Amino acid sequence: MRAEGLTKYYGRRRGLEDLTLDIRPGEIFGYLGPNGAGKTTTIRLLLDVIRPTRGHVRVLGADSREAAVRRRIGYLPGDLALEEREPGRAYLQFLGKVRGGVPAARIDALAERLDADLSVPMRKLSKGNRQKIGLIQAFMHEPEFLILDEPTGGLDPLVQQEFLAMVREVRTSGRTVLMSSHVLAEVEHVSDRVGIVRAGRLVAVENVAALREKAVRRVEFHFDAPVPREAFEHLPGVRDLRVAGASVRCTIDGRPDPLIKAAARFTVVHMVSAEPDLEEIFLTYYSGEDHDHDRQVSA
Ligand SMILES: Nc1ncnc2c1ncn2[C@@H]1O[C@H](COP(=O)(O)OP(=O)(O)OP(=O)(O)O)[C@@H](O)[C@H]1O
Repeated sequence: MRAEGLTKYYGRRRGLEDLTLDIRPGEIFGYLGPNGAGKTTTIRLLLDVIRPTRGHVRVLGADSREAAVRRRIGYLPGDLALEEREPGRAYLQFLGKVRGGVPAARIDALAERLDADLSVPMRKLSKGNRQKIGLIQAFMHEPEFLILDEPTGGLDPLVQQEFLAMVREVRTSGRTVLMSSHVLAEVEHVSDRVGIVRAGRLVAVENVAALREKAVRRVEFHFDAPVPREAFEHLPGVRDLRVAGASVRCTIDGRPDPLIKAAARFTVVHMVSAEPDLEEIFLTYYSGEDHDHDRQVSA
């Protein structure tokens, strides 16, 4: 996928501004941003559901307006309705035929992995169970490019793990995934790279490993007895240090190793390390200087 100067205004309202991005074949790309940042707008532009105000996008080497490209894509919309009386199996079989034939056994195997009930009218299913049917239809024709808009909403943790395993298998077979989320934790364990979008602009594209090393993290230690402040002062990367009796709170920027070693000199009874939230990462990346501009073959 290659977007160049991709811009969408809804009247005077900005949806997306000047997006230039390559997603490489065989990578899992996490597309992160808060509500209203422009993720769904980007995805709809890729799928030619809406047309850009400026710029253009190529998907799987073709113009996204070409109908043949759509069949090579699997898409999970963020606002999946599935209010029909029809049970999931009939719906999926129908879609399978439209897409040129999907073996029933493949649908059943995916349903089993996700623990989806295909016999109940879809409108009677809970949000999470409908989401499973949405995932099955996105994966079942083994598309070359999977575009998943907020895929994990409503899934319980075990199903989420299975879903992430399915995403990794897509990568193993050389296919490509774009998944959006407003929570870093949902995408960081599978993504090779993440892009952060904020108020319609892509503010950073980073390798996940690099992002994790750079991100600010909140850490708390609780000890079995009061600890001296000096033991935690001047440690590399430690900021906003607060020592109160037997507890220590701070943020760390970069590797936690020096802090862990300082804490290990006392008896730790409890420890909390909060995932960095998007706002914190935005602060790290606000300047947008870390854009990844390499130009490679696009998925
Ligand atoms: N059809 C539309 N008409 C007018 N404005 C729109 C329309 N769709 C999106 N927008 C606006 O464009 C901006 C980007 O919205 P978009 O839905 O792409 O964000 P998002 O990152 O997908 O957020 P969410 O996670 O809430 O779906 C928002 O300000 C939104 O209000």
